[in-house]
Amino acid sequence: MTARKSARNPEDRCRLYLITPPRLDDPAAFAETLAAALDGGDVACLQLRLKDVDDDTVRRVAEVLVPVAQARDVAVIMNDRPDLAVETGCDGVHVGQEDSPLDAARRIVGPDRIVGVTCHDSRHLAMEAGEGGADYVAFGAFFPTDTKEAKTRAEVDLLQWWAQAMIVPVVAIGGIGPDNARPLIEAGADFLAVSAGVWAWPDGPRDAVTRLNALMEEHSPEREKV
Ligand SMILES: Cc1ncc(COP(=O)(O)OP(=O)(O)O)c(N)n1
Ligand SMILES: Cc1ncsc1CCOP(=O)(O)O
Ligand SMILES: [Mg+2]
Repeated sequence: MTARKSARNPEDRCRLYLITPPRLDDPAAFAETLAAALDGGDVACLQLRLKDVDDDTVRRVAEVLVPVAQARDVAVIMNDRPDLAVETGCDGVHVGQEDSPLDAARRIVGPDRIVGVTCHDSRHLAMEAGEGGADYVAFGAFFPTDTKEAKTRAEVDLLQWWAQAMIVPVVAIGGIGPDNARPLIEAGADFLAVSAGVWAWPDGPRDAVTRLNALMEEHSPEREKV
């Protein structure tokens, strides 16, 4: 994921933004699952999204997973915690509307790390985040999900509107998997953020990554020209 695109590159195709499961009881075992998934195709970044765990647990998981991702040129984004993003060598942080505000997160992680912001289904929040220097805005949830009690449902036309009018990259999130990703790619999402749709895919995470990449490739601007 490139930080602060100065203009939308028409040759950029949609890319995959993986999110970890919210609990990882055996990080070493998950590191193998992750490596297999990342070897299934292009992945732009991995978000460490651990919920209801203490900071030392986050540190231990990061110690195991960050090298696996970064060795494959996959950027690592820490969820919620700009301080831990810096401490654990992550490439950026994702903050929600109830987390650290964007300007505080930016001060902590500095100008060179990525800062992404949850914007639910709100044009207003997204424009505020874009103007405030976010590296991407995230809309969702696009589909029902058991991973989080999502506050809002976002519609495809929101994605389309943003992608056509704005420069800041847009992430679509919520219940996305190989079976329903197509309309979001067609609408112009720069990234699809996926958790259960990869980790719980019946044919395994590697297959899910391969299938999502095939869909993204099918709809890449380069491919559409020929
Ligand atoms: C890429 C991306 N988009 C949205 C979220 C949700 O963030 P938030 O609203 O802060 O909720 P939690 O994930 O912290 O439960 C996200 N994590 N990543
Ligand atoms: C973190 C988050 N924010 C909105 S929906 C969601 C869950 C994403 O996980 P999944 O891809 O399993 O729906
Ligand atoms: Mg959050």
